[in-house]
Amino acid sequence: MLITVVILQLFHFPVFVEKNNLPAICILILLYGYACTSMVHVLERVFNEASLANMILFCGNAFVGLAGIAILLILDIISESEATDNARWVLHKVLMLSPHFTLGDGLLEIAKNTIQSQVLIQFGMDTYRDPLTQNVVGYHYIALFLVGTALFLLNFAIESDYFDAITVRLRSKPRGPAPREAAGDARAEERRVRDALQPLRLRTIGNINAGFVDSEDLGSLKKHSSVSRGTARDVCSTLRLRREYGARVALHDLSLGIPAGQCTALLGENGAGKSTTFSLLTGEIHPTSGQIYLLGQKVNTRDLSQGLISYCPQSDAIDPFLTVRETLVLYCMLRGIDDREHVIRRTLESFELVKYADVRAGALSGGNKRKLCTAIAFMGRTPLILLDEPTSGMDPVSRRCVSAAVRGATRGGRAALLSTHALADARRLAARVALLRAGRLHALAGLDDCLRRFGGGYVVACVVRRGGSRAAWRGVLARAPHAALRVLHQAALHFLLPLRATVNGKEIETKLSDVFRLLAELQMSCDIEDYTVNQSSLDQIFLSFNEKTSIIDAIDESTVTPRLLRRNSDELDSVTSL
Ligand SMILES: Nc1ncnc2c1ncn2[C@@H]1O[C@H](COP(=O)(O)OP(=O)(O)OP(=O)(O)O)[C@@H](O)[C@H]1O
Repeated sequence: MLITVVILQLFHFPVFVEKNNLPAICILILLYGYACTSMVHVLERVFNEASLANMILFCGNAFVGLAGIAILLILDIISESEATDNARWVLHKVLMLSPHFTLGDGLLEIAKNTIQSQVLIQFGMDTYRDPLTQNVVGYHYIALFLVGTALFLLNFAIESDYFDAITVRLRSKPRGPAPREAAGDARAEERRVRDALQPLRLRTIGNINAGFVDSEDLGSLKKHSSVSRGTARDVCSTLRLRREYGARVALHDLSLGIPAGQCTALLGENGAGKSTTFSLLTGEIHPTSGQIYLLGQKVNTRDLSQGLISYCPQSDAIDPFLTVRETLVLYCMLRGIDDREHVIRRTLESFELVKYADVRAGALSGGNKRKLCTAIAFMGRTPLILLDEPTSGMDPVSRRCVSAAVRGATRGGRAALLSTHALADARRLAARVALLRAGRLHALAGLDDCLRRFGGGYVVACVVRRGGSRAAWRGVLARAPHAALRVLHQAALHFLLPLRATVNGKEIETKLSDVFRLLAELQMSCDIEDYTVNQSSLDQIFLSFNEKTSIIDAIDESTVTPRLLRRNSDELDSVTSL
């Protein structure tokens, strides 16, 4: 609006700055903004996609507005009978449902009124009607206000899930059977989640607002969490949760349970759908289809924000103008924590933030901001803690604080969902690892299982006499065709021997003794000077999992490029043995 006023003044559109026209136009634009905002929010709720909603609003409305004005002008010109006049009147009122049309038509009315008066004043007639006090754009104001209010109420009703059934049907598209990739873990987890969906009697964990201090009696909670890991009840679960952004599917029918007393790690490359999962679980965005269950009850997006979930988002959600202590006080107030002093002191100590207590959050280093954000998620005793890459940018000491907090929370029976690229964190904390790829759950298993199934095996690093590495690799392939090349340099050969592999349709298992036998044979026939054998780590699994094709398939001696070698060498640098 301000911009419009400045433009009108700058370019001095005489018609619009005449007398009371400017304030009248400002009111018109204000009401237009109100109607458009309400409309775009409704479209966003219905189509579940902000950019599509904006496109429909602006393109659709602009088309209706321009076409409407053009049709009315034509009807004006050809107007001969009363019937045409009536049709024009009705059409005019119907078109007023479009804010763009109403704005354009209102501006035309104001311009017409002013130009007419400027012409007639030459003949001594003052026909100027004040648009603020006389009915020049009165109908336009009313139309914009009514459309805006109706859409605002509709938006409110959709937000309150009064139209849940209808909007879910509008959003969902017919889909074929579950993809082949969904077999195995994903299907098994879906079955487990369905079976486990009997309401938990536990509604809250003690007093969820009491903070995480030790004084709280966690007896009842521990009873729930003391069940063995495999059978722990899910605090939260998703059933075929799906989120689409236009044609792009960010999350494909995710069925995942987050059991009490455990940390579940969500791993995946960039864009795999981790943050989307968090946004869905916190009610920040609506699912395209699928359900979320919290403590055994089916919940909607509104229920998700009722205080049962703590969330550390990927980007720091803190007010830069508040000090660390003030930030914690604010969150204590929001959570309704009574014993504030005690909880804040414990939080500052646990996350080693005592010396920054009176520093403005905006002046903290990146890692300390992250710590503050994570600390907030551990205040209160919510049954579910969601941590989206909490340790990114943290030093090892700070990572330890976060690990301790997660362990403390899960020991107390709370459930944690942790998304991380720091695989060491996942290895330290997670009982189960969910591997996401391109929005699909590809694997869900304990660490040992992942080791066994995804690239788990033995990493062999050989020092070869200069120039002998290719011959050594040929020797490895002749004896172990299932070996996967990692590094091939003049004097270095690194390869992975998977624990299990299928060679010529035969399932083979590699034992440590087989590895040493192979290396002994290689030492006899090739120029291997020295070697080390490590069991592959979670990092290795992650890399193997993300590889589109096995390197062994893609590589032949002549196609080994320096880039590929460098890449594999870098990958190996991150491998730490278990
Ligand atoms: N608002 C949006 N509009 C369109 N596409 C989106 C939007 N938000 C996410 N996406 C898409 O959804 C997919 C999953 O994104 P998401 O942010 O969940 O990935 P991620 O696993 O959290 O990645 P990272 O590790 O980089 O944080 C990506 O392909 C992304 O481009």
